[in-house]
Amino acid sequence: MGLQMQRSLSHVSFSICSDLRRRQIDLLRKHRGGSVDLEVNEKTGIALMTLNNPKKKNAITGSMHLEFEERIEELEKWETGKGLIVKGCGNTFCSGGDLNFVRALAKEKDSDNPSLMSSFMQNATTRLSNLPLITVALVEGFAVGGGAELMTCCDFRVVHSSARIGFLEAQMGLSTGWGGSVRLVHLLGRSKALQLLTSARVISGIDAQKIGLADEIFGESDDPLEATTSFLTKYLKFPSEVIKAMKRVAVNASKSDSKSVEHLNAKETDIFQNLCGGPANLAALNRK
Ligand SMILES: CCCC(=O)SCCNC(=O)CCNC(=O)[C@H](O)C(C)(C)COP(=O)(O)OP(=O)(O)OC[C@H]1O[C@@H](n2cnc3c(N)ncnc32)[C@H](O)[C@@H]1OP(=O)(O)O
Repeated sequence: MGLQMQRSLSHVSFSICSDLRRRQIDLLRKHRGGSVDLEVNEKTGIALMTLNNPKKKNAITGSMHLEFEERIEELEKWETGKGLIVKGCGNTFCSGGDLNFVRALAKEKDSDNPSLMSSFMQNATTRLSNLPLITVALVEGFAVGGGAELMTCCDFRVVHSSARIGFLEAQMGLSTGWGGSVRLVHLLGRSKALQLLTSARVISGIDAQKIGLADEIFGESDDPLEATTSFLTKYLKFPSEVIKAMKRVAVNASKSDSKSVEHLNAKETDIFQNLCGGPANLAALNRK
């Protein structure tokens, strides 16, 4: 292909990308509420990301999608960092996508808004998975729907024994849309992943540990943040450049599957788009 032709093709693909990005941002910023907060501790090298929408059990609104990506961008640039804890505000992790937002997506029948939302969040969660930091989800209370998907994008999960974890998407007439199925199959294997995804069963922290979804359990008498920090600190004792290098090697190794994560995510988005606003989804939304 001539150089001139290559230049004009790359210009076309850049315009398509920037058009997609503009449409994603326009969609997400219309649905406001909550925040995603980041505290960085230079002394310990540990950052704390908090999903903050406690009145809705930390459901993720449109504007929180955008803030989630902004915080990840900050973390990608954090040269001296070593670790990240992702948690929810007020002793509960996250109840998934804000149902008011999901309802709005489902109602615009012929639009590609579900796909815009899903591909945005897949990209952001993949970037979180690939951060050159050791990442831990601190899970207490509820981690359901997209909340359960979010806990899978961390390297480890430290979970309260009585936490309630459930991939409720099927119950909502949906499939996963934030990369959760791909990551769950990698974590647990196809059979165990399918058991959770197709039953929408809600399991405790103890049961999550039995199937390999939780790496460490804490109980009523433990301070959740202290328990999680003490778990994470075991993996942060070497200099940050060494930890970042190890994480990069692990990320590259997990990309060496026959199909790239990007390709698998695109398939997941297509499936999500087909279900969102369909009969099963509308029936679930009408049930409250
Ligand atoms: C690709 C992403 C796909 C998705 O994530 S679809 C969304 C999947 N998530 C869900 O279906 C979870 C819906 N929520 C629930 O099942 C329950 O609220 C949950 C989390 C088990 C907690 O139960 P409870 O402790 O009994 O609390 P509750 O139901 O009274 O909730 C307290 C207030 O929070 C609200 N809330 C909870 N989850 C929400 C959500 N995802 N979106 C919007 N609002 C949500 C709930 O409506 C209630 O509000 P209010 O106090 O009645 O005004």
